[in-house]
Amino acid sequence: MANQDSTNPSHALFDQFVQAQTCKEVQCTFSELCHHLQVDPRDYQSFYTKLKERLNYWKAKSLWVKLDKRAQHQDYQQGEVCAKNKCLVLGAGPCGLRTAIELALLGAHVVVLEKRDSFSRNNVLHLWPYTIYDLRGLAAKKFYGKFCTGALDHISIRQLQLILLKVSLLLGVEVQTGVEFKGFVEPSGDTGWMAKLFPDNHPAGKFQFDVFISAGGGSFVPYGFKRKELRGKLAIGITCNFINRHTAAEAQVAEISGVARIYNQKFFQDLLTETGIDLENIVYYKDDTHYFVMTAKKKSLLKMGVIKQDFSDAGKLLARVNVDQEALLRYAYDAAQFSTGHCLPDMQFAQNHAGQPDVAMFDFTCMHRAENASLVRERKGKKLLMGLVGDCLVEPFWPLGTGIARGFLAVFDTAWMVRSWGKGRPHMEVLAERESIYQLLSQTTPENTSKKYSTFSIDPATRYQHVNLNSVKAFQNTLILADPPRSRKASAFEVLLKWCQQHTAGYDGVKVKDLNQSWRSGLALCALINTFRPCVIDMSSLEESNAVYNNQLAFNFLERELGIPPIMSASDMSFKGQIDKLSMVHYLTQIHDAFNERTPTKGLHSQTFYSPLPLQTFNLQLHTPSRTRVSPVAPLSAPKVTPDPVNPDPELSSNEECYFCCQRVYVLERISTEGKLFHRSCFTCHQCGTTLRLGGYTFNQHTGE
Ligand SMILES: NC(=O)C1=CN([C@@H]2O[C@H](COP(=O)(O)OP(=O)(O)OC[C@H]3O[C@@H](n4cnc5c(N)ncnc54)[C@H](OP(=O)(O)O)[C@@H]3O)[C@@H](O)[C@H]2O)C=CC1
Repeated sequence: MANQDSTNPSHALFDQFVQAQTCKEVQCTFSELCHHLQVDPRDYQSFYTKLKERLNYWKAKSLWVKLDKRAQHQDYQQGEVCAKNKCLVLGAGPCGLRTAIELALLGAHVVVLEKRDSFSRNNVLHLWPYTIYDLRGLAAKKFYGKFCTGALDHISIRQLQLILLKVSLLLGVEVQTGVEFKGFVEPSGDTGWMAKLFPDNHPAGKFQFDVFISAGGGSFVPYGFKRKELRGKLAIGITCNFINRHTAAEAQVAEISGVARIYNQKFFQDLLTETGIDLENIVYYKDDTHYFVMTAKKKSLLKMGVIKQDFSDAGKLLARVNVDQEALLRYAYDAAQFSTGHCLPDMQFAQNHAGQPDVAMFDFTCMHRAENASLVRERKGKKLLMGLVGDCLVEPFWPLGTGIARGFLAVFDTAWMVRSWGKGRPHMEVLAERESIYQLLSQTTPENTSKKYSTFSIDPATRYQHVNLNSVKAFQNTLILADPPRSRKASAFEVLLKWCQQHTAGYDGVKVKDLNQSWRSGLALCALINTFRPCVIDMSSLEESNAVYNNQLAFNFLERELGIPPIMSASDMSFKGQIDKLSMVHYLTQIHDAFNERTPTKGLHSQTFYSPLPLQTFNLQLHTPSRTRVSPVAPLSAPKVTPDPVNPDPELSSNEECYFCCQRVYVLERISTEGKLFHRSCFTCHQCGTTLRLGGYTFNQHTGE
């Protein structure tokens, strides 16, 4: 609402802008304010200065003081350092908007694209002390008076988005909502990199950029980036929001900043006895809404009828059709009631963006993190720097409350990368430095980051206690997607598929149509081996129905002879619902590389000469132990080895054992930390047995626990 005391229309508009409580309202009041003051936000380089000059209002002045202080930081070099850069940021979630602010302070032309046209997320984010300090420095309190008052250390996602949207707009960022990014338009002629959008006639489609930052959330990862799956014990998260009427009675109810079963067994036992609800942990924050996030045990969800039927596959288990929505509402309601001592009066669910009670159930069993935080694409001599921030870089486990703090750390690291890019540092160095810093992210905690919040800046050295900017060397582990050779238009996947088809054609029962499901019976793998090593496997003795045997036979040969460890067990390969395509691509790429420079020798293919394929255009680097290449001088017809598929060579797995259970650990099911490998399911707390997350444990060097 307009401040009634403001008689000057621009002051009233400014007040409306500051107080606006929806995305649309912010955008409308901002555009009216600009119109009234005759300042053009498209003139991004001088917009902020002109706005300041023309809005002579005491309330605005305290805001300018804050923003000026930030903008004057030496890292931004008066907004000169990226003055020539054009940045497209995907996603106006908290991380996308926070990134846009930093890039604008560096002087870049910044456009943000967001497919939603409203900010409707009630869920509440835990803030580490540095994020509170950071947001105060961006005048969060001016836009949202209740920001972290007293001991509060959280904020709803939508309030955070509103604050960051307002700051972005004031700094000259163009925020386009209701528009979806669909991919890239590659440079041609005079034009540079552009975006394919929906709606396709959206004016932002004309924006040419040299930096692309994806902050599109957990489900959006742009072309070229690969994600690692971190699979753990089943972990089912439930979030729910109730209306906060801000009454005295509600104010009395204590928050629960995080209680895990191990620390309060009685609480969880009483909850179970009284309600039948069995939880691992629960968090309760009183914010715009009463927000709860909890991890529930499958058994109790089944018993209470929330999950209708038991499935071992988490996707099927939590599929919409398998969840009784009414029972889920009851479950969440009862858990919230009990954990607040039945003291929250008249609890009513808040509504989500679809106008439904805001309760949701999520699977945290399998979480993702990107293998690389950055890459460079180059087409027609035009380079595009790409970076990931927020959930599309690392998906957080919500009950731990690390999401936004690590999200903002990655935002600053990304801004530092763009700064180096703007300064014209060689792009390999820029990428290597970004990847070096990325290695620290999952280990960061409030304790091991610097406490000197006032000195925090985009410079990593001000935030991380021990940072080695050169741990990844410029020639290592950095992604450059260059122009494919002119004659080859096919993608790396297509090239690999074609190679596999070429070298498995003509075998009975083998038809390679794709890079995952066609490999299930093991026959295609055996055929591939037979093409390059004809005497190793007796193809006529294999049967399609004997998939475990076939797969184990192939796995053993590939590991023993070529040093390529299997990515999963033979039985998973044979029976698992879906074979993960990226993992299979990784596996087949290694086989391709190992057979590199070999001539296939099977009669049928004897005329086919292998030439190295441009798989390097899609740099597939998973962290696997180094493997041996087929030696160019190795005899083509090796003596016939018939590995025993049931008892693979024990020597092979010596360095691939789980530190805890000493059983073989396959690439797909493993995690590594402290220089050791573990099954995801074995990585549990020594005291209470709950599954641990990377970065969420302490390791005793002496006892090894
Ligand atoms: N507790 C919770 O409920 C949630 C918490 N978070 C937390 O918030 C923090 C910040 O998350 P952040 O990384 O910023 O991600 P967010 O999910 O908050 O924001 C990403 C935004 O980008 C939009 N988007 C996705 N794809 C496209 C596309 N192709 N074109 C245009 N827009 C697109 C998404 O829309 P859409 O969502 O419709 O795909 C979403 O609005 C993290 O800590 C995260 O864990 C984030 C989400 C929920």
